[in-house]
Amino acid sequence: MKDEFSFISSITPKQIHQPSLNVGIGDDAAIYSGSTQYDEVVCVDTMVEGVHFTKNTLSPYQIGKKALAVNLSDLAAMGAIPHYFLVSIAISPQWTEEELEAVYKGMNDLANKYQTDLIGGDTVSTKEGLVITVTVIGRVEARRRLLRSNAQIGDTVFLTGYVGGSAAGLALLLEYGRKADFSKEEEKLTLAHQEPQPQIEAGRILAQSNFRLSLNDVSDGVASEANEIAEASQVKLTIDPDKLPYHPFLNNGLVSKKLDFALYGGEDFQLIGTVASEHFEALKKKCSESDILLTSIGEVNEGEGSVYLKRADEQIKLLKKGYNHFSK
Ligand SMILES: Nc1ncnc2c1ncn2[C@@H]1O[C@H](COP(=O)(O)OP(=O)(O)O)[C@@H](O)[C@H]1O
Ligand SMILES: Cc1ncc(C[n+]2csc(CCOP(=O)(O)OP(=O)(O)O)c2C)c(N)n1
Ligand SMILES: [Mg+2]
Ligand SMILES: [Mg+2]
Ligand SMILES: [Mg+2]
Repeated sequence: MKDEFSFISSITPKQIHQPSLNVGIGDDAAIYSGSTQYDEVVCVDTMVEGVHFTKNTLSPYQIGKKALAVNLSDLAAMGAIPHYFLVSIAISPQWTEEELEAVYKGMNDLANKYQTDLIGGDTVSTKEGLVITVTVIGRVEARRRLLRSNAQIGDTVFLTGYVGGSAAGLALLLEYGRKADFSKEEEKLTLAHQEPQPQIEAGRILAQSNFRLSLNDVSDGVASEANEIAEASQVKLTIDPDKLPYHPFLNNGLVSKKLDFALYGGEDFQLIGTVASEHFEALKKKCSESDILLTSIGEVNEGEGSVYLKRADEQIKLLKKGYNHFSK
């Protein structure tokens, strides 16, 4: 990296999508206009080299794309439409300008898909590794809240899409590296890990349904996210393992691990939530009209913030285990 200022000018977008932006990159802070019909939604997530990725698991392009995707996923879990994002990047000498260009290309490609504008950030140096922090800003119809605390007794627990694929892909990448000669099926799994698709469209369908919904995105694994809903709503979630929508390429040697991958692997970035049982079929139909799979995986019962896995003749308590930064 030659110079911080020429780097910033090289990543400044040439074109802006959002008309509500007044001041973008170039001043002390960005300015955009809000709207009374919407609530503003904002969140931030960080990706750290060695923790969230290595040069062997993600390409520079995929690092950028995923850093934005995981944040869009949190907006999706609130039913929000993304508008803006800011990027803080700490760069070590091991990273070339060419690689950093690819990181921004990955972010920009996903940003363009959702008409989301880069409006600011920060660039610093670090001694080792790459750290990317993305903040996203979006909006959702005023007072439309898809909170983790909205689950009620009698609800159906649902998931969008497939789960378990990302953890299986990560296992392959950690063992063989991203340049290995993977089969077509293995490639689907590695891509599930490397290029997760934020469920913005599903979040929007859910937000516009007008049903009471609880919602969370699957970053740390189904067990952990289900526990977050159960705790926030002070209810018991019962999950049927036979109903989990496993990634279709979890075959062969991976079959025996698929339950573990889905429950504790994480990074599928699908949405898990609950809705009154009588509304589930209508929601599923609405989703299927947009080619989004919605699967019922269990039910909400009376209880105090816990999750159980349903077996033939017993229920097993699902601990909030999964990815946890400070317990290994
Ligand atoms: N260091 C921090 N300072 C303030 N708030 C934080 C911090 N870390 C996490 N949070 C907040 O705690 C909540 C849960 O965070 P997290 O588990 O990272 O959510 P998610 O899995 O959806 O990304 C969020 O509201 C987040 O903004
Ligand atoms: C090299 C490597 N090792 C391990 C993992 C697994 N991993 C790292 S972070 C994480 C969970 C998601 O990250 P977190 O920062 O907890 O996201 P949040 O819940 O805040 O959205 C997982 C499964 C990985 N992605 N890459
Ligand atoms: Mg987070
Ligand atoms: Mg989240
Ligand atoms: Mg997150």
